Amino acid sequence: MDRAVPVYILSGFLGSGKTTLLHRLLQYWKDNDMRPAVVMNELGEVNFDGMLVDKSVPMAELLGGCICCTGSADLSIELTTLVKKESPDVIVIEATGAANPLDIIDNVTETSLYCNVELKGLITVVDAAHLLGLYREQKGATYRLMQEQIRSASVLILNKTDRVSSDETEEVNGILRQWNAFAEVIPAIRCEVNPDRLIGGADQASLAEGPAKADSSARVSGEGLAEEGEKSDFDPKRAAHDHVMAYTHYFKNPVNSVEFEAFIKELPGDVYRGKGVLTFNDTSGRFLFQYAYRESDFLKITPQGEVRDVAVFIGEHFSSGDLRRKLLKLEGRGFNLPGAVKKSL
Ligand SMILES: Nc1nc2c(ncn2[C@@H]2O[C@H](COP(=O)(O)OP(=O)(O)OP(=O)(O)O)[C@@H](O)[C@H]2O)c(=O)[nH]1
Repeated sequence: MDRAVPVYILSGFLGSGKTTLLHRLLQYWKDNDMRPAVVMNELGEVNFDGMLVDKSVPMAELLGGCICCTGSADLSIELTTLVKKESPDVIVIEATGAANPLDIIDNVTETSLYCNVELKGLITVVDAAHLLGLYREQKGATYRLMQEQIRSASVLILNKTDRVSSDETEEVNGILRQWNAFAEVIPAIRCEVNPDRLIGGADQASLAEGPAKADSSARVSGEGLAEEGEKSDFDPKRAAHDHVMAYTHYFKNPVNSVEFEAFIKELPGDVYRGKGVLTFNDTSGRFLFQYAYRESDFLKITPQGEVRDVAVFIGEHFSSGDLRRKLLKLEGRGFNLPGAVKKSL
């Protein structure tokens, strides 16, 4: 029998740096003459992250919801098809930021019963500043989901350390150790880590044992698993999805770049992630924009094939109507056209 195709899951909350890491890993495998394949799962209807992946990399897309919501069948079908059609040397699954990785572990291990794949590691990327903020508040569904993502990991990347002080990096490191004593913690900026160390670490760690043991210690120490007065029988599936929503806006007209940047600056705190492809009426070319926790990036791109101007905003309980009105105004359009709102992803 052929060697099983190793599978790695990339987990981490929205905007923590999973796609940044994906690009590094793909480059590393290609430099080593390996053929990687990707399963990309997005909450929105559009795979912006996939647009930047080299077309030679086989990619399966699961859009418009979490793998755990759409059911195990979809992921199993995509994995099986990739293995049969593309014969990859390795497969990476990039989960959505709202996904509970335990469900994906279940799906992959189930698939390995009838398809020649083997789950090798679960790499969770953590936004240092975001986790620290939530840890200090010790509440909220996002906080509990992050805990679950951290506990399930076989390797942890403590990313965005440029956004915290060295003392704070130490503090977050301690939190990660407390929640998951088994995974190696690798501090990083823009996920700049030695992939050998990363994949080696992921291979060595035990996916079955690590999370379960760390889990029990965190539960005993009561590290914010339940807010005061809240039921303590934590249901990760509910916590993962019930509070997250996405609004997709399809643009008909180009917008002014300065006005759009002002709009981004004024986004409510409940919108923690934005991505899109835009045409501006005051600059040439098209741009991929990224927004995560008050930081935004604009990258000039030439999309392959037909790609509409579209933006997705992801967050908790924000007013999609308000965003729509503002964006329509930027476009110089009326207010009566509905966008696509998806609740409870
Ligand atoms: N300041 C800072 N920004 C970073 C770092 N790593 C990634 N970013 C930026 O953070 C934004 C989100 O990064 P992604 O890699 O797309 O995050 P993601 O986890 O794939 O996001 P989702 O797919 O939406 O969950 C991008 O604008 C990145 O350029 C870092 O270490 N420091």
